[in-house]
Amino acid sequence: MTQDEMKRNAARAAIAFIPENSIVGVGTGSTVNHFIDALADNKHLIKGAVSSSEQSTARLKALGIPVLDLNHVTSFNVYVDGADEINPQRHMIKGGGAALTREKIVAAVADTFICIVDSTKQVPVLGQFPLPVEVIPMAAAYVSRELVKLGGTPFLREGVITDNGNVIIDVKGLSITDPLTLEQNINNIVGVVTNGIFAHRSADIVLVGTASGTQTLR
Ligand SMILES: O=C(CO)[C@H](O)[C@H](O)COP(=O)(O)O
Repeated sequence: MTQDEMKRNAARAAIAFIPENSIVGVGTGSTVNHFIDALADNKHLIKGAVSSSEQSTARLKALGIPVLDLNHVTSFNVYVDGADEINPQRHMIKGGGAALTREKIVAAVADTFICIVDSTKQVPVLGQFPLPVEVIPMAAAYVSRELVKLGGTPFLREGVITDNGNVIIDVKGLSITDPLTLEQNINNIVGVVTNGIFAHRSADIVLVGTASGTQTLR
């Protein structure tokens, strides 16, 4: 089975967790694209979606799924998103697709975060995947110097501007043994919008696509 088939199986398994007549939060990325396709086959289940990126909004709309403004939604049950890495505590690194800030916002409003991944995303300790940090452009050099003080090696993601008009700094070389503290410490640097550690808002349910089927972890 290919990695993409494992992603698709995890994405399709998420449909069983969508309550009828609900609003669903939708993440960003190739795994989520499979979820959006599955949602399009199950439109009768939902009133609409709240989206975490222009990319997902375009795909949702193209498939006839109404996209609602988060400011007009006070609460909703389920947020479905992928991850770049996930550890056994269900903390994640996200932001490979540069959508981390809107993802964190939509995830904060949702009751339940369902993470859909293929098994290659499971790690014992976060940090092999470079940690994305969304930064106000004029602060990029300052934030990079501060990230070096935290033990990382920062690289500006060339040619990428986020949906919010900011830049992404990818940080290599961090062994993230205390995700809760590092998430907070990086977010405390002036000029950082947010970083891709999702520890304060971890996943509630993880659907892992493996070669032998989809596992559910809680
Ligand atoms: O955080 C994300 C986007 O900002 C994605 O969830 C993450 O990059 C995983 O992507 P994919 O499903 O394509 O492997």
